[in-house]
Amino acid sequence: MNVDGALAPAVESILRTARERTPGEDAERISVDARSFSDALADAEENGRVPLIAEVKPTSPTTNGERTDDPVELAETMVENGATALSVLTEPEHFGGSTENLRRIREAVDVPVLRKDFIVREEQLDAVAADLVLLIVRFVDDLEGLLSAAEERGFQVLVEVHDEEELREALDAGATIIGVNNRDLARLEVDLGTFESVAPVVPEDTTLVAESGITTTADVERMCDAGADALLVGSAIMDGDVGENTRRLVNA
Ligand SMILES: O=P(O)(O)OC[C@@H](O)[C@@H](O)c1c[nH]c2ccccc12
Repeated sequence: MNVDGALAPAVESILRTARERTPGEDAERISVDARSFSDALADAEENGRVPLIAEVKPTSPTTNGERTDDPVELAETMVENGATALSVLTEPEHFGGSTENLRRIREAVDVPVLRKDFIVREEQLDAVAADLVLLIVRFVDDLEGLLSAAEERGFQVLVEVHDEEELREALDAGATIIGVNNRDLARLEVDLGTFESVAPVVPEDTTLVAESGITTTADVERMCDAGADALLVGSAIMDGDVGENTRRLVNA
């Protein structure tokens, strides 16, 4: 874990909460029958669609206002318009998410669903079923341990990195699906060059996801040209007409 560099106050606050054991935390160990992410990607390729992970994110530390329409309807619209997979925020305080949203959405669609949250302890994994969970290298102390704990429960794991050093950590821990976050967690600023600088050193057999800051069809092309196997898009889809936004990116 890298401790250098300050984190944005919102991120600090989320982490503080994530590290505490909350009363009533589900003690029963979950076992999930995950929908295959790699099959979903192969399907997108076969159908000539951009492999898009569309994110249900009602708000965020960098968003003005909160989207209050039914997250299940938004999710269904994303899938109807060609999203390959979904990402659902479950962090309530700063992203307006909930595990209940995830549960309902996963029931309503048949594509793989990623649980987007700040998981730092094994117990958090048992909160709700998902097909994939996110682990952020910078925040996890024992990455190898948490990665296997997630895989033992049946989850596929998206391991998020921001630079080459974190990429090394992810690979050493056994990650096979890696996301490069274009947003830095200190200033919350986006630079698509982040993906472009890390992607060339990622081994060929890794599934590589470009995350954050992808807005235009030109951005999609740029990330695909740089080697992205999938693209994770939140704000640009959540802002305005979700169906139209998804369609535009899927057909880029
Ligand atoms: O809204 P954007 O810029 O399209 O970004 C989506 C996604 O990458 C972003 O929500 C994200 C990436 N990593 C995270 C970790 C926690 C919470 C959120 C995120």
